[in-house]
Amino acid sequence: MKPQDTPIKNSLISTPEPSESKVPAGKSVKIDIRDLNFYYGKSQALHSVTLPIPDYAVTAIIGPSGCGKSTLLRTINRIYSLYPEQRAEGEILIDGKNILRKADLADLRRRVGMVFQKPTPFASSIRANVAFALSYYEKLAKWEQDERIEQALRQAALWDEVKDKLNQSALSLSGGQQQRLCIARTIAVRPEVVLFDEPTSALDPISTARIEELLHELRGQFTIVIVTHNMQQAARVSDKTAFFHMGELIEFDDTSRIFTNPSVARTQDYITGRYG
Ligand SMILES: Nc1ncnc2c1ncn2[C@@H]1O[C@H](COP(=O)(O)OP(=O)(O)OP(=O)(O)O)[C@@H](O)[C@H]1O
Repeated sequence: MKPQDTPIKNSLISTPEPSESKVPAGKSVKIDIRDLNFYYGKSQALHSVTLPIPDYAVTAIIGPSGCGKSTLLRTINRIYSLYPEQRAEGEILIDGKNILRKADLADLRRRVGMVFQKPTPFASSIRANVAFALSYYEKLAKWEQDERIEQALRQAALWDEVKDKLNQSALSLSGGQQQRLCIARTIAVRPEVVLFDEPTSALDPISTARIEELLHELRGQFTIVIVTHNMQQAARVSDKTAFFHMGELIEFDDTSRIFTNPSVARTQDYITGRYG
């Protein structure tokens, strides 16, 4: 915490250090990020981040542009390993195992799915989009695959809209439907964690509302981490919120508290629109 992060409340109320931030009652820590530093070549993008992400809850990552939100998300499934000049130091324990040290990356990416900002369906049928992900990880009989496709499309609240046109091109769907298809594709392989990187920023308000409803429905089934620029969205969809600034975790707490009664002045300035 920096000197400018003096508590904004009286001294009887303690300012939580990020490392002692709480997990909601009854939830355990699914992803335990400890003292994480991240580098793009020589440039450091994350500084000593310690963040316990709870199981079966939605955790929002907020902060001004360039503060390291996407970088943090990219460490959790180690997508950054595709780029030799990028490296992470510290620990990210998923169910107690440090995935930065030793991990089967294909297995990790099945367990930790990711949905991107822009819907990115493959130029194939709706069915094939979901089937491709499934067959990459599992050998299923045709009937079983069909069942899993239906289940994933139902979970992604898309089934009713596509059940009669599964063989049509995914590119014939609207942007919002394409994003729900990408969510179906991600959850079809039964991940434990789903990372959402600004999943609605390319969508209209109605499609955005659908995705937000969907996040509510999925929260009990997966551990969800969402990066969003939209503070109203973070307030609506998440249980916990982490506020980042210049690569540092400034504050992590219950979402209701971050948006009504934050402990740190920089968080207050950001949520009240004083910068960002
Ligand atoms: N491929 C890269 N190479 C070098 N530096 C990068 C790269 N990607 C991101 N950075 C830098 O790392 C820092 C964090 O970037 P990041 O994309 O994680 O921020 P962000 O909070 O997600 O921003 P935004 O809200 O604008 O998407 C920034 O200073 C950015 O310039």
